[in-house]
Amino acid sequence: MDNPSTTSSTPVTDAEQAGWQEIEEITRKLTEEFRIKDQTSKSRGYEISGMTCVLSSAYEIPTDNPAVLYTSQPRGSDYAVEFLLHGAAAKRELIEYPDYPQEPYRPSELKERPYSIVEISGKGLGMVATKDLAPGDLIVAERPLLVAPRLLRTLGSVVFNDNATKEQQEAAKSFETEKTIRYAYDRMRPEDQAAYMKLHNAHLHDGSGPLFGIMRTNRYALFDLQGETYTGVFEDLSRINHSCCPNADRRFNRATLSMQLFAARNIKKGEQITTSYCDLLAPYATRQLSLAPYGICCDCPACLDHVESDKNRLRISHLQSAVPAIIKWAANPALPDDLLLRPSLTMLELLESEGLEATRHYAQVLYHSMLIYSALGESSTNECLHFMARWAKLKRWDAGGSNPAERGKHDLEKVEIASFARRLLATGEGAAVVFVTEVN
Ligand SMILES: C[S@@+](CC[C@H](N)C(=O)[O-])C[C@H]1O[C@@H](n2cnc3c(N)ncnc32)[C@H](O)[C@@H]1O
Repeated sequence: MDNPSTTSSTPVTDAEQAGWQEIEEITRKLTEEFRIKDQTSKSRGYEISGMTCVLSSAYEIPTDNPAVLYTSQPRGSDYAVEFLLHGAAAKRELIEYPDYPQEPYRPSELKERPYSIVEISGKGLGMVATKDLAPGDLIVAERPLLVAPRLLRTLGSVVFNDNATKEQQEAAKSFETEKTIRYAYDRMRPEDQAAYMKLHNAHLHDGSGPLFGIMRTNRYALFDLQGETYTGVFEDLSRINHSCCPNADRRFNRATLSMQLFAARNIKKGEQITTSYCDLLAPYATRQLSLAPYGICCDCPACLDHVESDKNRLRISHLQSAVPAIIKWAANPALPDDLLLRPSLTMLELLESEGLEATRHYAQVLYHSMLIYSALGESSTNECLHFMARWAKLKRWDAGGSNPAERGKHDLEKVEIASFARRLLATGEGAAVVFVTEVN
């Protein structure tokens, strides 16, 4: 393999030189592991060109812009995440995030770990609740073992010879991808490497190398950097099996670099905790296609009765914000009180019967219901507070998104909404009713 120091016009630093030596060592190890007899890529139908420098353990943002950059974040943490990033601008965007870095709730810091990882018949390992959980309860907040872009660039660009066969091209891409991940893997703590290698690999027979196979089987999309989606592989969260009616939902919190998993509905002690690997509102046939690479033939209630479920999910997928309609209805007391309430409660029932409490649509309908009851005034205070609390409990895990004041907060939250009570409007008594609820 060419050393970039001979092709690059800029001087090569000691760190870069050390980085390339490591990559050469990785190539040698992989060549042995993949049982490749001839070490030169040329004889395997391709060449590497356009090599860009890879930095080793330096924490500072480099001034140049390497194609692939490796870093452990947060700096100096004993619970750091290994990152494979596409370029220095991605690293800058990662570490300049407001309030970054903060400590996540570590699994051990949850007073009582509410789950265990056990064998699930026909599904390998899975996560099971060890106590009853209510909607909005935090199950785990975990940092990934490894983060990488969904569409990986390899360390150098692969250029195929004219006579390279399709098989050679696939093998070359796989080999170079494996090498690119291997560099990150070799930087991980030994216990994290062991945890990574223990994860399930659904790509043993499609030419993927072991590290990429495990990555493809176990990664979740986390966030975007420089317009690219980054994904993460987790020790515990990657053990959660899929369901098209999942009982848990996940949110990635950028400030703490942790994925928060919370109950989306009541989960009984001993029940399996599930999440979704695909678009839940897509029809059955599309979901099956997305799940095929995992080797999953889903047997959830929605897949077993997919004709009925497809109709329901299509209807749910058309749900839009009803807020403009609620405002118009509230301001016109001539319209019946139950005009919007009935459709809203019917939609809620439909979402629950489909097991779609983990979707944003469910939170949206809780919010609509809360607004409608608030507009119905004092006689509906209890209903309004009821929906408000349910909505707020699920929504609090959205914190860490766009509102810096909310980021990293998990404790007691206070929610207030001002009602525009339509009955008071009708009698000309004004509309100032404030509902307040506390969520813990
Ligand atoms: C991310 S892993 C989940 C944990 C995995 N069961 C294990 O043993 O580590 C994904 C793999 O779990 C299995 N799996 C997940 N959900 C499943 C389901 N609903 N039905 C059958 N197998 C499932 C498949 O083998 C899939 O490739």
